[in-house]
Amino acid sequence: MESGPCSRPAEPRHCVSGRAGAGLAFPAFPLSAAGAEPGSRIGTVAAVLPAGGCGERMGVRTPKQFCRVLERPLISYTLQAMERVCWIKDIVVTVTGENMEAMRSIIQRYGHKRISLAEAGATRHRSIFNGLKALAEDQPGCELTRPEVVIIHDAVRPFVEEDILLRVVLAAKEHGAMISQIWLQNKLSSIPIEAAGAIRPLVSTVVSPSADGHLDHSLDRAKHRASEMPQAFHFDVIYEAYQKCSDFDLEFGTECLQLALKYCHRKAKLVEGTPDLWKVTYKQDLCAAEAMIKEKISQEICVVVNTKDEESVGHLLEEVLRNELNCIKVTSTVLDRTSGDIENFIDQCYSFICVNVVSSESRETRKLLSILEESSLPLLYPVVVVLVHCFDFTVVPLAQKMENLVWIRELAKEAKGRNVLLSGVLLNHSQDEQKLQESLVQSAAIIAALVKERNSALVGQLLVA
Ligand SMILES: Nc1ccn([C@@H]2O[C@H](COP(=O)(O)OP(=O)(O)OP(=O)(O)O)[C@@H](O)[C@H]2O)c(=O)n1
Ligand SMILES: O=C(CO)[C@H](O)[C@H](O)COP(=O)(O)O
Repeated sequence: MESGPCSRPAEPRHCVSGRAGAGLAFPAFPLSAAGAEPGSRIGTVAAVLPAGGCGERMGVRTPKQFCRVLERPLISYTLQAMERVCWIKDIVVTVTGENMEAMRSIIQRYGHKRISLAEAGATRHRSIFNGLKALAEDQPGCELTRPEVVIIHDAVRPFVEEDILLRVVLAAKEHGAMISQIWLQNKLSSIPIEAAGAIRPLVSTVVSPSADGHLDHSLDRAKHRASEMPQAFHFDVIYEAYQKCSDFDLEFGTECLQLALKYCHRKAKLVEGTPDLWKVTYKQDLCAAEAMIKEKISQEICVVVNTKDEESVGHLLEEVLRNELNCIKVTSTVLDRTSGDIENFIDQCYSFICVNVVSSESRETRKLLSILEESSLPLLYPVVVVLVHCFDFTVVPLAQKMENLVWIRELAKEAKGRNVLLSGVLLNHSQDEQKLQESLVQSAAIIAALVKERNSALVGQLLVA
């Protein structure tokens, strides 16, 4: 077992719930959503992420957790989602020996924090067991703390949110605490709950085939649920269950909650999960994951204008963008030669529209590009930058303007290497009110497509609105 090296934070400013890695438990936040008493505290929480599979059902050579989604390995998204949750102290990822080096370089490149690596096993259960052993403090040289609660989450479920993690942890913890108290008083003869897992309604009906391939019986869909991840357990309970379980369980079992029930008599609380908890399994799931990530990072665009003039075409474009793209949040800033300081508002926005109103120089855009280069945004997701040039098509011929702007290709090529997708839009700043309006609306449509698609084939292109 080893600690992952870290050189820079993946998302230093975006810790969801407080001090990163504090390890102390509980945040003063959505406890009410989870139905817990305010101020409730639990001990340390750790997570085990099995990532030692070969992804047979995906049918590609690369194990699916290392497949690239928007140029970044899938597992990096899951790690990002877990490490954003500040009250998870340690994250143990189990990886096969042959992928250990690749995993280490992913941790290094994307600056993942609080990650330790353990050797995966031949089956998912064996991998999880190895992760738990790494946390149990009974391994020589182990530097991890034995947690009170452990979350188990598949490395190939990248969209896990803090809310569901909190709900399963609290369900395992709160029910465990409450019921074992009653248990101690000998007032309860039922099974204590110290485990919880996310569930979803079944999409298809489950049928049981007979040996000759005919329908034997079907299950009542309304009475059954799909078991998803994350799941949470009192560490001692699940560790004991894994220590007691049979080789058959380790080889063929698929349900950790079942192990807690069978070997430790802990009945899991089932918690309704969100639809995005599904497990990336088949090739098309990678496309679905990519579409979901694109949608997530296209919720906001920032319009950067190089004039303070409120009447300028830049501000008109901003207005049209607001009206036409009403599902996208539009923020704006002014970037001029003296006070062009945009570091302050670069935060979680991955799309920038740079409107060149006063000249066709690229000074401001170059400044924006260098600020982006220094930030961690393009490391995590491709950032779209659209350079809008405003001029009257009847005064300057299009061909001439395009020739003048040929430098955008070189600039875009450089930026592409840093995961910034730069393209240009030519806006007809016509004196004719109607023509101007048409070009503004067309520009908004092109910008929306560039932002939503993040299509690298359009990098360096000049598009005419
Ligand atoms: N020996 C194994 C097998 C699976 N897993 C992990 O368990 C999670 C869920 O398993 P699954 O979706 O079945 O992954 P694979 O076994 O890789 O896929 P397949 O069954 O298609 O081969 C994945 O993160 C996978 O990497 C693991 O850690 N060790
Ligand atoms: O379904 C599950 C819920 O318990 C597990 O997440 C797990 O993914 C099942 O593993 P496998 O696909 O390898 O059988």
